[in-house]
Amino acid sequence: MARYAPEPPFRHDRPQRTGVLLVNLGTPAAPTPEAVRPFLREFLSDPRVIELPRWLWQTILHLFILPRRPKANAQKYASIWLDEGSPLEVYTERLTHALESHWTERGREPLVRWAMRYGEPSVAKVLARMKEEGLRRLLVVPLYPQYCASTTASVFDAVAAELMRWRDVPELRLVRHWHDDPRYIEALAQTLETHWAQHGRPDKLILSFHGMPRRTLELGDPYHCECHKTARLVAERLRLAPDQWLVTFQSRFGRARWLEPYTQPTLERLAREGVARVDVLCPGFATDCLETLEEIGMECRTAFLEAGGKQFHYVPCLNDSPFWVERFAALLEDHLGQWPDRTPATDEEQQARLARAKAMGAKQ
Ligand SMILES: C=CC1=C(C)c2cc3[nH]c(cc4nc(cc5[nH]c(cc1n2)c(C)c5CCC(=O)O)C(CCC(=O)O)=C4C)c(C)c3C=C
Ligand SMILES: [Fe+2]
Ligand SMILES: [Fe+2]
Repeated sequence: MARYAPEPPFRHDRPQRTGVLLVNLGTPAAPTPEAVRPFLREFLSDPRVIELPRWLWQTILHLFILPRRPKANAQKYASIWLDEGSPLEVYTERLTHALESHWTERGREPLVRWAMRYGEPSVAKVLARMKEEGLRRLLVVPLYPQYCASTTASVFDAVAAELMRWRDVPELRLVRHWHDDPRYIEALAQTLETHWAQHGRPDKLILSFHGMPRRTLELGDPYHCECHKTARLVAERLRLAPDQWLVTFQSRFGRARWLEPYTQPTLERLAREGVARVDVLCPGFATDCLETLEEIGMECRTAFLEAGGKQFHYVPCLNDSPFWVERFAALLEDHLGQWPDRTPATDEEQQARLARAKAMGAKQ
């Protein structure tokens, strides 16, 4: 089997570009069981996501999960679907364009593209397109503020799997996380302060992060610690007293023990204890999606109110808010460092060598 993909060779006669690739989790193409099933199959077959022996998990997945979950899930997706598509995709695209415009207005010209780890547009396809555009230096930006093997490292896997097929690989850098970057903390604080200026303050602020199996913490994944650090820094910045805020973990999947406390049971307990108003922010999600809009904004809201709570405010993710885009661009510029956005075609000597090779009829 040929090691390299049957693609045109790298175009040394073109300007060479720096690329910024934003990668989000992925989402179904439509809110239907037919579209949700292949998305879930791909997502839940990633060994970074489910750490069970392959034969065992594939049996469970095909016998118990794929026959039922897509149908129930499609209804949930339908309840949050936007005219332009799935919120996760719509906000990821808007964030990408906002960054691109931000840089264009300042005379910079990196290629700014987005891809999905699961589903479309895939990392492989977007990278192949960027290669055609002259990609020479690549900044990979998994859209997860906190590092987690299931998310961040899985994006790394997808990028590496594609680059393994290239003869001529680009310079490469991965943005590992930004959980404690002052610009991210400030943007989160600002989103809360803006909400509170309009609606007053809650009795309790809940900072809800996506859950993970508890075992991954015991195995050394830094995710849990990074979530807590983000939350502590936000609380410090807002001068919140210890009893005014709480970290919880949402979106539990399966029967194993996950990171605790769980978001929904905590909200129900607070309501029973007489907490009248909660505000929930999900700092671990770069963009709004099913897990924030439906699970928090709808399911958790209902659970809190039914348990006796009086007011539930869901505070949206940073998405493409201008005050975040500006700070995120600066954060990414730190990672781009001295890389130029565009450099002239490869030097004459290299071009002469390629011309000689061609003249000798060498296959590239
Ligand atoms: C074992 C399963 C899962 C792990 C581990 C997991 C980690 C994890 N996920 C996100 C971010 C998102 N997850 C989303 C949806 C989603 N997540 C799981 C399962 C695990 N996630 C499932 C099965 C689903 C699909 C919906 C459902 O069936 O409940 C999404 C939203 C996608 C969308 O289309 O809107 C995001 C985003 C993180 C950050 C994370 C680990 C830190
Ligand atoms: Fe998830
Ligand atoms: Fe969920």
